[in-house]
Amino acid sequence: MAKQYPDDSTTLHTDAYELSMIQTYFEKGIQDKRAIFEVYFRQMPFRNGFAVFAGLEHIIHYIENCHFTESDIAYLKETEDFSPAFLDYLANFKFKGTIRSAVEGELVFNNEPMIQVEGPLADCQLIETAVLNIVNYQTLIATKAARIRSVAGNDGIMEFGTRRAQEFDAAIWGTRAAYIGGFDATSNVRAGKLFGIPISGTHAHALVQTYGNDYDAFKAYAETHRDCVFLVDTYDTVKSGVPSAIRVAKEMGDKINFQGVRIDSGDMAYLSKRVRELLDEAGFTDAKIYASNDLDEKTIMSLKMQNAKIDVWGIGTKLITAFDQPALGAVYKMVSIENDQGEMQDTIKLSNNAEKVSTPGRKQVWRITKKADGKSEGDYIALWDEDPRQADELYMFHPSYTYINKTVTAFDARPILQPIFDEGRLVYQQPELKDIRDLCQKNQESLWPEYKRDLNPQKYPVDLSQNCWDNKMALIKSIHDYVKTINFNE
Ligand SMILES: Nc1ncnc2c1ncn2[C@@H]1O[C@H](COP(=O)(O)OP(=O)(O)OP(=O)(O)O)[C@@H](O)[C@H]1O
Ligand SMILES: O=P(O)(O)OC[C@H]1O[C@H](OP(=O)(O)OP(=O)(O)O)[C@H](O)[C@@H]1O
Ligand SMILES: O=C(O)c1cccnc1
Repeated sequence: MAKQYPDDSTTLHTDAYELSMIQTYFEKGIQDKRAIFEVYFRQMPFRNGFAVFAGLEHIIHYIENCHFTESDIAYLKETEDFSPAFLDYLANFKFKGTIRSAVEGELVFNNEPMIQVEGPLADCQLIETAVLNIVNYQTLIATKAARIRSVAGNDGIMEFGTRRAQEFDAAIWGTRAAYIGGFDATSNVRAGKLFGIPISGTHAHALVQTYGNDYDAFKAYAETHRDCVFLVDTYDTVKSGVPSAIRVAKEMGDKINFQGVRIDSGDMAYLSKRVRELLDEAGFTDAKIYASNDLDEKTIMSLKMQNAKIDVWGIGTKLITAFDQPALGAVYKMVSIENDQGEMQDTIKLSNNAEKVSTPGRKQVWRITKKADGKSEGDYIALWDEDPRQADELYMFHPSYTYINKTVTAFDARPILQPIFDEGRLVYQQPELKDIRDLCQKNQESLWPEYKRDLNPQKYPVDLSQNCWDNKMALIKSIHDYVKTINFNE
């Protein structure tokens, strides 16, 4: 049996190749060369018009604990892949990088940096895997949640996904991301404890099965709780479930707060209308109808079009597993590296696939809004030393189809990447989770409705500054020129 180690660190939550590369940097004495990496994704998730950035809280936890424990080093030694000197270096390692990032709840778009990591090459390389792991998942779920919020309008939406999530961490961080994206509550009690997300829930079919009939089950529940939502579809929603709920609510009167009933199967348009009639006829016009069962933004939209009388939606599987797009595909690319003369030199990754060509140089993303109405004109990716706030007008052009362009005047420019760590020191104070959620809603107000519709939204402009574009083209040309000179047969 393999030797057992305590699970006392997340620093080895990285791909082996990161450590292999760092060993090379270390043995060659270049581990402290300055480097800059940026994180971005290439395609909008769910074909949505915007994505909601989430994951920073977990990244902060991870970075603050980014050092190797004795058991990490003992394990690495056992693999026999690493030299003793390198293991000594790792034993004394502490993350010293500078991280700038979009804040949680910020709207982000494809092909723009949402995180920038600058610092010693080894430090930047080590954290690639964990940073991507965190951000890829949480940004995906926050975006899915925002889509669901947009179709649900002001209805209540509750996160029910823990049982279907890809294991513990996904349930916990996923429900936090869902809350950021606009969910009201979670059924996961631990997430309530850890993050202060409101917890909420009804009861399962097992309660009714335990008593063998709806009435006895609801009565028992009502005698042991104040707030009551009865699940009415265990046997027959219209003939037994709802009449039993009404009878219990009448018998208990003010002793309970009869909040409503939940439907979890069947034709929810038809059933919700019938249930509404029954509740209203009995005088329970304030009682709400909850629905669950494989819901997502598409079924919710369809049910709304059918005038389903549903007030609160419980959503699990399709949210927490990002059912229709299980990966965001964010990448971590080097954009600048110190050369042998000690100067920073921008670097690029070329590809035959135009989409995979990286944009070199340390950059800032500026959100450009019109002063008059606060609405977004697009994002403007500029080199770090450029400041569009100094300009009176801004020439914005599509980075591939450059004939699509516009000149923007009377604008505000807001930098998206904010300082989080400065040379290993945390300099950012996370807002309250509730405020992050509010910020996410507020950010969406700056987008025109065309970018927010669920189906086939307009593509939001993400443009490069002239300098950034020129820098990219010059680097592409210099690499092409270099490749032409290569001749291994000489
Ligand atoms: N009127 C409706 N319009 C569109 N979709 C609906 C409507 N009513 C229910 N649905 C959805 O159709 C799907 C029905 O799935 P399924 O057939 O598995 O449910 P069920 O048989 O009623 O319940 P279960 O199998 O969970 O007991 C669910 O995703 C549900 O949310
Ligand atoms: O459908 P989701 O969006 O994933 O929401 C969570 C589901 O979890 C519960 O079902 P349960 O595990 O009892 O199984 P069920 O499908 O038989 O109702 C609940 O009744 C929901 O249907
Ligand atoms: O509280 C509920 O109704 C609930 C919780 C988790 C999953 N399904 C339903």
